[in-house]
Amino acid sequence: MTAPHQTLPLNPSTTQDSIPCWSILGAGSLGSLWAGYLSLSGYAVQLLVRRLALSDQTRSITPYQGERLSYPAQVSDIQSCADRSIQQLIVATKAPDALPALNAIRPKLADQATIVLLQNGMGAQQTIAAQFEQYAVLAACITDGAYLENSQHVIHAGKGLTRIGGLNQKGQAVEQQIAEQLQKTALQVELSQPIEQVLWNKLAINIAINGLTAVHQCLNGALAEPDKNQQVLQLCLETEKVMRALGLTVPEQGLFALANQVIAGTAANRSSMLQDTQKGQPTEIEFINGYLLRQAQHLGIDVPYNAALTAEVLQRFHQAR
Ligand SMILES: NC(=O)C1=CN([C@@H]2O[C@H](COP(=O)(O)OP(=O)(O)OC[C@H]3O[C@@H](n4cnc5c(N)ncnc54)[C@H](OP(=O)(O)O)[C@@H]3O)[C@@H](O)[C@H]2O)C=CC1
Ligand SMILES: CC(C)(CO)C(=O)C(=O)O
Repeated sequence: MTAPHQTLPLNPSTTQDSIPCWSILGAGSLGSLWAGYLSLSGYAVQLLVRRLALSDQTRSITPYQGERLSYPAQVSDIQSCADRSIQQLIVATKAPDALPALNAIRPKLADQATIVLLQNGMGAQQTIAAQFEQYAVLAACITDGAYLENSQHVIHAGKGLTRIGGLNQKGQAVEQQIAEQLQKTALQVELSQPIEQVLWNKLAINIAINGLTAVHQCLNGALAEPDKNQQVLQLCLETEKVMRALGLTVPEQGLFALANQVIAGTAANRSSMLQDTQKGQPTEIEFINGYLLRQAQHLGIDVPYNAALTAEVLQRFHQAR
């Protein structure tokens, strides 16, 4: 049953002048989730989309275990956004789209702009931090689950944690202030440094689970079956080798034990990569197993399981592109 539709007013204690504005690039699941929560907490929110639809201005969210709420958000196409007007930008595209989307919006960034990256995986964040070094660049590692019921309504399906930290010096200079803004929303947000280690810990889990669920077209829980679990083990051993060679800390219980905990805890999940393949969308494989592979090649470490898995996902699901 659909809960009654309510509208929450902007926080009356904030004035038009003092409301920080957030621009969100990409109005998919996570972009809409953050737009909803930021907007309901009194921030001015601008959602930036590629193609504007008439229905776009009406937006709603079902908060985690809550009731459906409407939220005010201005939806604009990128072209109509004024040059140098964006002060605080959240990039909520998939990993392969993040750099092209940011390049398209570059002229719209204010000189002192802050950029917060929400992508899964690794690689996009590092490239962007290097190519946008004059801006404050931060990365977030997110364990919430959200999906769009339709283009205007987002469901917060799984309550998680957002760890955030600056990727470059300018990002680190503002990370506290950005985390405090986000902590005023219903999202659970923690400042975490070094953020690279946090991103790697999540990457390691995605390396173990996502690609395999795509090639086997199975739920996360099926990876506990002995034949598939052997593949999880090999992927984890290769990841540990690369992490150690990079001077990163491998979680104390070992990646295989950790991956099996996540597999058990998310047994009924369709991983994000399985969902991408089922929707016929490009996957984030190049930013997950593919990223590990590139790091390993650089270090001269052999990672045959990750190499084979990356090749199989690319060959089976990216061929038509
Ligand atoms: N959803 C979730 O629960 C979670 C997602 N993540 C990660 O967050 C990231 C975003 O995921 P998610 O929200 O699910 O993805 P979605 O596919 O739902 O949303 C991505 C959005 O980006 C938009 N987009 C792509 N390129 C551009 C562009 N050039 N300009 C403007 N918009 C653009 C797409 O627009 P269009 O419709 O026009 O294609 C789409 O609406 C991924 O890296 C994902 O792994 C992490 C944790 C949880
Ligand atoms: C942890 C996991 C594998 C949960 O499904 C995930 O992050 C994803 O699907 O991308």
